[in-house]
Amino acid sequence: MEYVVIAVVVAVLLVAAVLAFVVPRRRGRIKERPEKPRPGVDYPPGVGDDATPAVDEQRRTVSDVTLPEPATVEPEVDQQAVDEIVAVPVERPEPAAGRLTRLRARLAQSQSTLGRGLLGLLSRERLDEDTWEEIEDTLLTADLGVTPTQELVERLRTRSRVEGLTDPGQARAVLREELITLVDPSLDRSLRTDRHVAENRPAVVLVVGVNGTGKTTTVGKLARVLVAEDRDVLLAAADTFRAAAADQLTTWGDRVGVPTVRGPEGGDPGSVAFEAVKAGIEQEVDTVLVDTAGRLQTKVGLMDELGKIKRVVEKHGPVDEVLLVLDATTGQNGMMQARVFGEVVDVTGVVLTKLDGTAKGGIVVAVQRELGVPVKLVGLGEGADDLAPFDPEEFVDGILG
Ligand SMILES: Nc1nc2c(ncn2[C@@H]2O[C@H](COP(=O)(O)OP(=O)(O)OP(=O)(O)O)[C@@H](O)[C@H]2O)c(=O)[nH]1
Repeated sequence: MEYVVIAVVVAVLLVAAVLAFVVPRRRGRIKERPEKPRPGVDYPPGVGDDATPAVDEQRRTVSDVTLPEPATVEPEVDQQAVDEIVAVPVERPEPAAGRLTRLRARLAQSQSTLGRGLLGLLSRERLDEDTWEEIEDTLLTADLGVTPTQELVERLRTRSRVEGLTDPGQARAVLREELITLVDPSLDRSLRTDRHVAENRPAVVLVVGVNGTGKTTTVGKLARVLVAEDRDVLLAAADTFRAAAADQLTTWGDRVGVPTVRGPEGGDPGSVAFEAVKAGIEQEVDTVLVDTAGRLQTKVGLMDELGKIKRVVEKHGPVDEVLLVLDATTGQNGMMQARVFGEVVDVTGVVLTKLDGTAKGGIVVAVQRELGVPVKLVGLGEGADDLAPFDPEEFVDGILG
């Protein structure tokens, strides 16, 4: 019996040893078997191939993916910038009345050669031919123009013969009177900017001129004059040649809370002007001010375009004012500009800018004669409120100091 038990144990041990040797080898053989080629990895996938990764491919579980740490730092807010956006401070411009009185010192400064020169000559003890010639030269140098100069000298000669001008006070009074007559106080210098109530449409002002005369600045300053009179104004940036011009105009408008209608750079300026007036009608504003691109009066194509802008705008109704902006420092060239612009767009008023930078105040008379239209506004500086309604008496007083 003992031998039987020993034999069974030996047999069991033998079977266990055989199993321990054979099974791992079989497992090893399974592992070594070459992997099935995978579409998209081992060869380009074809019809019927499974697009998903092989089932036995190792995958990342959700718990393996590292997620970003939740933000603990609050984004920084520039409170000052936010406040500025929320409440853009709207300026309260200076009223237009009496502006020329404030700006008279500028006129006196720039025109002193003319005023003092004339007074000095007229108060001489003897007004001989040489003196009259000097007076004539002084007036011509101030760009008064040949005919107005001859007229003025003739009248002064007559009055000197009749009244005698030896007293400086009297000479000043006579010169003042004659200059005012020459500048012509009878001309209607009012700006037609009132809304057409019966027709339910705004007044339209078109601002034209050659490059750099101060059109955009004038539109901006004029908007301020109107805002100071509690008018609702809308600006049209019909200068589509330069994006900077539209930006400049928008900035002027923003400062006094006036909106600006603008179009794409290089777009049709006529359609910008048309859309602006349309918006002005819809928004029931009082006045639409249209800024146009600077153009040389010699460029026929550009002058035709200006005529077209006016015609397009007039589909809404007649344009109330066409203001020609002239740079007073350009002298006689300004006269050429006045002539050609007048032919193309029927100028109704002149804005003479940069009078603070020239002694050639005589251009006021010359341009009025040339165009047959009055100077309505004068620019006397780069400041936002340095545009004044033109007043002949104030102007002459400024010249005479
Ligand atoms: N001193 C002085 N400078 C002025 C006056 N009016 C305008 N300017 C200056 O003239 C320059 C030209 O003015 P803008 O308004 O840009 O001229 P613009 O006619 O619109 O110019 P373009 O669009 O290029 O044709 C600017 O530097 C203005 O500040 C003025 O009355 N006096």
